[in-house]
Amino acid sequence: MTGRPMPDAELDEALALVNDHREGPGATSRPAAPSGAPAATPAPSPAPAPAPRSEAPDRHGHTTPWPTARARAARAPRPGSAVTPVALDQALGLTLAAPLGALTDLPSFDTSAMDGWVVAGPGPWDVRAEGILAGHGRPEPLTDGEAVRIATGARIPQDATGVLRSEHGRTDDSGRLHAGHEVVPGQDIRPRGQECRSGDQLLPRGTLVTPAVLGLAAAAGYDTLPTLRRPRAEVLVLGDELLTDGLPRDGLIRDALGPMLPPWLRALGAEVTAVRRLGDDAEALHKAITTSDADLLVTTGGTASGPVDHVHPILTRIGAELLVDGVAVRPGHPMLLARIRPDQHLVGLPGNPLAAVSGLLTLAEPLLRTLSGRGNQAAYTAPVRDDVQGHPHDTRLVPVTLRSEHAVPLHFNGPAMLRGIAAADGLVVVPPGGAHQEQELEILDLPWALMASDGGVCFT
Ligand SMILES: Nc1nc2c(c(=O)[nH]1)N[C@H]1C(S)=C(S)[C@@H](COP(=O)(O)OP(=O)(O)OC[C@H]3O[C@@H](n4cnc5c(N)ncnc54)[C@H](O)[C@@H]3O)O[C@H]1N2
Ligand code: MOO
Repeated sequence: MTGRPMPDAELDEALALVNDHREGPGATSRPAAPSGAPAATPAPSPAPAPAPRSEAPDRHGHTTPWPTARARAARAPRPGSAVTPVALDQALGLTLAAPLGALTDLPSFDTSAMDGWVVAGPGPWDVRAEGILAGHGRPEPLTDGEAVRIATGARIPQDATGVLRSEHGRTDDSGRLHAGHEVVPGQDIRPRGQECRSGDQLLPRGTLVTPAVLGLAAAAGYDTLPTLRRPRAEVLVLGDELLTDGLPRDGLIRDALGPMLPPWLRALGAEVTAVRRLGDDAEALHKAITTSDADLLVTTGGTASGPVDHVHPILTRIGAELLVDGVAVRPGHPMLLARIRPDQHLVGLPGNPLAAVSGLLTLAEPLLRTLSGRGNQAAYTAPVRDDVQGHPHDTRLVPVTLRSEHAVPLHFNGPAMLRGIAAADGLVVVPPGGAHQEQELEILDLPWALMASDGGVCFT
């Protein structure tokens, strides 16, 4: 989560704080307006809220608890092992396949930390005519009583005592240098190897390559980095009712998941090799699954038990092993995880768009994390600003914004809605039964802040 502050006026217009949402269980138990802000935008006038689906028996009667499902997804695949050396400018967002060892001492020579004079012995000093600049060869050694002009980053000559900063020294009429401050041995010298010695481990295997890692690797002498191949993901969008452009019409709706999932999967570390729109054609789905070489297949829709919900029957037909078949989480409880082959998995996302997000973060995120060779991300929490209504038995994932150190649930968090998540900083994990004001709850991050506008550079 980014924690970026949100101006009150914008919040009022763009975000509707949950106290009155209209689909599924409510998120807060009492009206809440941001302090000092205009009252929260009311949710659109509702049809009576449907009874929570909680009471409905699960289709299979064995949903997996949310934390168990995530843990199982993380354990499902073997961590990636294919190592590829990748040029530094191509390595952002990949994972280190081997520890990053220093190829040199850093700094690789004794270096001046300041502009001034490098001096030997006690002052005053005779100043050499020619100074020492950064990027030049080895300077002549100094003798006691000698000083030489030096630039930050330049090599320290042998037998130097320390560096006198320009603002602490003055030369007299005869050109001798006097110190306004004592120069103690080693003063303002960065000794060779101060940061690391050649061979020291700088970062462990499994580290995400961030801009800072690229900088460190370059400083330590790397032109390429040993990285793990990105896991390949393929998206199969199911549903005859989906349009790819224009306005919804004649009972058809726009496909919201085709545009949303590929960049999100990339943000989770995957290479998206294909997005296929298959309608509600069981044979097309069968063919797409059985001919794919992706590490992860992600289907959307067709997870429930309607007449054209083909995902379960096809998984049965191809002998896939269902590792998770329904999760005790709202929205998204029909999500599933199957092992097609030892090295190929399928995450079935429910068709309702926010339910699909829930499945993505519950199953695909931990699975891709393992495939990418990255370890568990430390969970973090934030206090909720208001009471949050829970589901009686299931975990709830609710879009939130971060405001004044608090997680504030957003309106429009129904399973079919994207309006809340599109304005959110993260999702708060509400335990069964709900949470009270100020209770610390786990936050699931959204990777937006770390994505380039072209969607190509993601490294969360
Ligand atoms: N008898 C039952 N019916 C349903 C149950 C249930 O337990 N018993 N669960 C409901 C829940 S919860 C969900 S979530 C959905 C899951 O349905 P499917 O995964 O089979 O998805 P579809 O039926 O294909 O679609 C559901 C809904 O989402 C819309 N959709 C689908 N794909 C997209 C897309 N790419 N972009 C935008 N919207 C999409 C679709 O039009 C439907 O409105 O099942 C409930 N039913
Ligand atoms: O709870 Mo579903 O999973 O409507 O979205």
